Amino acid sequence: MSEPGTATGGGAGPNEDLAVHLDGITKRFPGVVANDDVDLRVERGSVHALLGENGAGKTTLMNVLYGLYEPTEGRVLVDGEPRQFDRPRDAIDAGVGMIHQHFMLVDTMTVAENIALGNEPKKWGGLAVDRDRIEREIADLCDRYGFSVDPSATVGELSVGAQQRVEILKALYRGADVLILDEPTAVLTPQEVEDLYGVLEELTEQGKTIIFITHKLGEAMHSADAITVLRDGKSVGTVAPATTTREDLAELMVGREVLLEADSDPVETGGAILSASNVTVENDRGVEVVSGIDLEVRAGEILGIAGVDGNGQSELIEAITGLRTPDEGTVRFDGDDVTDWSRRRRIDGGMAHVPEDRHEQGLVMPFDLVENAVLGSQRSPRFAHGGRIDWAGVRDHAEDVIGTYDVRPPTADADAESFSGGNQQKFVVGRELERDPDLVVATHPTRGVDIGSTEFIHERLLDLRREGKAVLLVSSALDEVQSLSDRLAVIYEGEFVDVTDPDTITEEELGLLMAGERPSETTKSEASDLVEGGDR
Ligand SMILES: Nc1ncnc2c1ncn2[C@@H]1O[C@H](COP(=O)(O)OP(=O)(O)OP(=O)(O)O)[C@@H](O)[C@H]1O
Repeated sequence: MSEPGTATGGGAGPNEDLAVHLDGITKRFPGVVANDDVDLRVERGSVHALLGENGAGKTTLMNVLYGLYEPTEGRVLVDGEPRQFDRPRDAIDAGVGMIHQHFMLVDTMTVAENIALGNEPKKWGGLAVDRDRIEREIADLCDRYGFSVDPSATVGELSVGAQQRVEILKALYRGADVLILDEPTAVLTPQEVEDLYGVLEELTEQGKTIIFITHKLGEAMHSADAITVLRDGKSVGTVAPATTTREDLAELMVGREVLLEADSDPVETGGAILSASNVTVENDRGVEVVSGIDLEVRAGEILGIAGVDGNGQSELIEAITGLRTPDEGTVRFDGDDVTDWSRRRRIDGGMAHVPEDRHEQGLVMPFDLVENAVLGSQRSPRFAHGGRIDWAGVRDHAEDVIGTYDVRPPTADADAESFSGGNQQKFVVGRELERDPDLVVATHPTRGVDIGSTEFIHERLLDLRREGKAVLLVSSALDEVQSLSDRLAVIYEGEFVDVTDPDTITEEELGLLMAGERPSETTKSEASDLVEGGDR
């Protein structure tokens, strides 16, 4: 690998051009060195990406800068001045704002109310003049940075991308000059990602400094002026995108060469393992969100579902995995009509499910990984003997998953909540894929997972397919569904607008289908052959 160019200056003394300088930061937790003598220099008016594998220490380092953690050693300098931040309020007062991955907005309140929340001394509604002033100030901010956000709109009715802009506005309203964004694209659609890049450009043009956490190489290469790579808590280099390649960056991040494309060889398919016909689901408010979907997944194939979040894929998967009963239609699994079967019965029957939300459906956060390893299998003969759980067996299983899926730190005794997001995800994926299932239903299996582990999870999914298992894969990561799937269904407003061959469709065409564009008649007739699982 060629030696990457250095993007930001070296030198030991204070540097006025640096908006942020983290100088020799070490942060220790009991038994873990999360940051080990990290030096980070961020130039004013730049976009600086912090890239690293799961558990590399990115979030911890930013939490130090934002006053959530006190460093064990080292100094935080903002605008060349050493600072001590005992709480986020101190960081905000010094002009540092943070936009978390899980937005901290109240859905039922307006944009202006959310922005004012916690920042205005008067109770909202107490003084009409405050409301006017605040809305005016927010509108001014929107004008200045070219944001199209209506201050009087209710937050819950906004798209995810717009909600993220509200979070950015909130930080700007509080006077942030440095904005830290934690994996800002994880929840965005491809179009929203493009919009975000535009926002970042506008902000830096106006002198703001951006630090964003990511483990996506493409994203760092595309939008950052400088990229600092963390590995095992240490900074292993700062590079400029122009002087490096994706491959070099991947190697710097992971410490070994990484395959950037999953290779899916043709596999002979067998009979249908899962079939759904005319599945129709109404959501909790009685609105039809899945409208008569038919699908079939055969042994030895991966059927991908691509779509912008919120187009019915979550409810479809819930109907398939037993988290909800469809209002119409049938689901058949391994020859049985399972439409009315409980989730547990489906799991016992050989269905594995990597859920969309690891917090809500995948893990019990205050439980350790041994307890989490048995979730869903408490009554299976593998772990339950004579009505009692074989805890020694469960522990072995937890340790196997931890080892195989490289969960870090490799301990089964820590509570799920003490692991980084990506490591939690690896554990859930490992637990589900190692159930020896006939069918894997995997929703965003690599969300929040770094490149090395993503490669491993992709390989495991392809192994399962080679072993003749069926895989239903839902993902908003287009490269993932495209490279892994044998057939690709595009969902829009509760219907499949197309079922296509992922090898022949371009990413642009896929983007258009996901936005609701219907395929041309010829493509459609070719596609209908594929709905029934025709050979490729
Ligand atoms: N509050 C905590 N208590 C104990 N250990 C922690 C705590 N917070 C983080 N760690 C540990 O510190 C290390 C770094 O975690 P951190 O969340 O900073 O990683 P990350 O690079 O942001 O990972 P990811 O991409 O998965 O979010 C991990 O080993 C994690 O388990």
